[in-house]
Amino acid sequence: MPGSLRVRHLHRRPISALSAAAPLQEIAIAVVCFGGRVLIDRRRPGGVMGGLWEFPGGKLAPGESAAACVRREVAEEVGLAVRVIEHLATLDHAYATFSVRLQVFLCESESDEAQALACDAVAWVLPEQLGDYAFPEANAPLIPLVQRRLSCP
Ligand SMILES: Nc1nc2c([nH]c(=O)n2[C@H]2C[C@H](O)[C@@H](COP(=O)(O)OP(=O)(O)OP(=O)(O)O)O2)c(=O)[nH]1
Ligand SMILES: [Mg+2]
Repeated sequence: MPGSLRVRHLHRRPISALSAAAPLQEIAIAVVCFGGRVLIDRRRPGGVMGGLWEFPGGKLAPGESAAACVRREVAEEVGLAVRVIEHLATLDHAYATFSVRLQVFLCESESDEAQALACDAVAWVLPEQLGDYAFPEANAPLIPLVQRRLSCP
């Protein structure tokens, strides 16, 4: 019967085809430096990846450049005006139900007065301390990259 054939066909779809169809989120994040320390923030509990530490940032608005997005997100989430120094990396990562492309920017702040405006907590940490915090999976390659970049100015 044609109906049951269609159902069987759906069940046979390989897992890889399902993940390929997962939505891709374009994200810009900031490694904000001040006085030799780096700013991280903790995501609010309950939401996506709640309780994990991250670099401030978020989704690109339609038509927005990644550099403009990162400045806007840092201002909204932690209340800092930052200067973008350079593009550090592009990281692609597939989570179970969606994928992210993280555009990572090295930024500098003229102040350490970060506030937890749209997050649970903020912390200024030494680059060598980054490994002590639980970050989202996508960030794994980024931690050594930031440590190398910041110890060799
Ligand atoms: N900000 C940030 N997001 C990260 C990092 N690593 C990582 O996998 N992500 C993921 C978590 C989210 O799925 C996505 C970022 O989205 P977000 O939740 O920060 O988005 P947003 O600030 O625009 O917030 P909203 O308006 O959607 O509430 O990227 C990171 O270091 N920083
Ligand atoms: Mg965000």
